[in-house]
Amino acid sequence: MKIAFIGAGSMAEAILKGILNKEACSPQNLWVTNRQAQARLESLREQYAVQITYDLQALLHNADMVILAVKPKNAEEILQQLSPYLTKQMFIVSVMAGISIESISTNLKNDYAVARVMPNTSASVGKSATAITFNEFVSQEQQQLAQTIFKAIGSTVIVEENKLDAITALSGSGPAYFYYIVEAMEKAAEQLGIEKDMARQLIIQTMNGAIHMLQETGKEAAELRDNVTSPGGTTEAGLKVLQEQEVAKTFANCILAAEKQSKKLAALSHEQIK
Ligand SMILES: NC(=O)C1=CN([C@@H]2O[C@H](COP(=O)(O)OP(=O)(O)OC[C@H]3O[C@@H](n4cnc5c(N)ncnc54)[C@H](O)[C@@H]3O)[C@@H](O)[C@H]2O)C=CC1
Ligand SMILES: O=C(O)[C@@H]1CCC=N1
Repeated sequence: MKIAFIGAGSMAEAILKGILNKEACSPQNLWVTNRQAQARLESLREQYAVQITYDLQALLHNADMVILAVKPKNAEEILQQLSPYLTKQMFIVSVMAGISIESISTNLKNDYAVARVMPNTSASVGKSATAITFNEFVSQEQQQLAQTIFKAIGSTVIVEENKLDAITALSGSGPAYFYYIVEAMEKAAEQLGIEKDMARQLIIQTMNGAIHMLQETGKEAAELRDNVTSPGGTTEAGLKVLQEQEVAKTFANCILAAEKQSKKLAALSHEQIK
């Protein structure tokens, strides 16, 4: 099986690293291109032994799956560039935020099998939460292939396309929200005089433990939070500040804003493409 990556940024690298870690495809069959940054392509070849090229014909020759991993603003340009080299049996898989299957198909001017996928960067350690949607031209075999590839980088859910903007906001962007919390906790630890490496270790293990509690107990987050919060204790004092500052509401607004932006990217791509 041959997979061609269009775009060699952080998402493409996260996916290809996950695929290689799970040996879901051999590096000889993973082909990658980008716009112009040759040094970046060479470093991917050195690190992962993947094939690199700027020759679109060579890149796409006999490709089973073509993964579109360029920024949404480059969608129109890339679809037009690829169009002459695509054949009907190729399976087009887009990870571009906000770009609808309809926009992709319209621009490719043909009834290709297309999947729209929303992974996240935890793919590079095999822990992506990936949502997938297919158009009507995707065969059972291709659906299976998509599941195999994206299960190699974490967990998958199959969804209706109209859920993808919300999922992009929730789990596509999601890792960034958690990193933001870690940054804030690290700053607080510094203010309190806790040595940096130790603070990092304590924070990571605390998050890891909380995640395992959620997974293994199956309890609601609110109940687990209650279990930490002794009346008149430290947690209560800390959480009071979060409540006063309406952090939960701010968080919800953060995710709603991300969803709105995903819809905006879709609208922009429609304008460009039509
Ligand atoms: N970074 C993330 O956490 C996630 C990103 N995505 C989506 O993945 C896509 C890629 O995101 P990143 O990897 O973060 O972006 P990036 O900016 O790191 O990489 C984009 C890549 O596209 C290449 N490119 C641009 N125009 C090109 C062209 N005409 N021909 C060939 N290559 C071209 C660039 O050279 C670069 O290698 C985006 O559409 C984004 O919405 C989806 C889920 C999560
Ligand atoms: O920020 C973005 O647009 C991409 C999509 C999801 C995560 N990163």
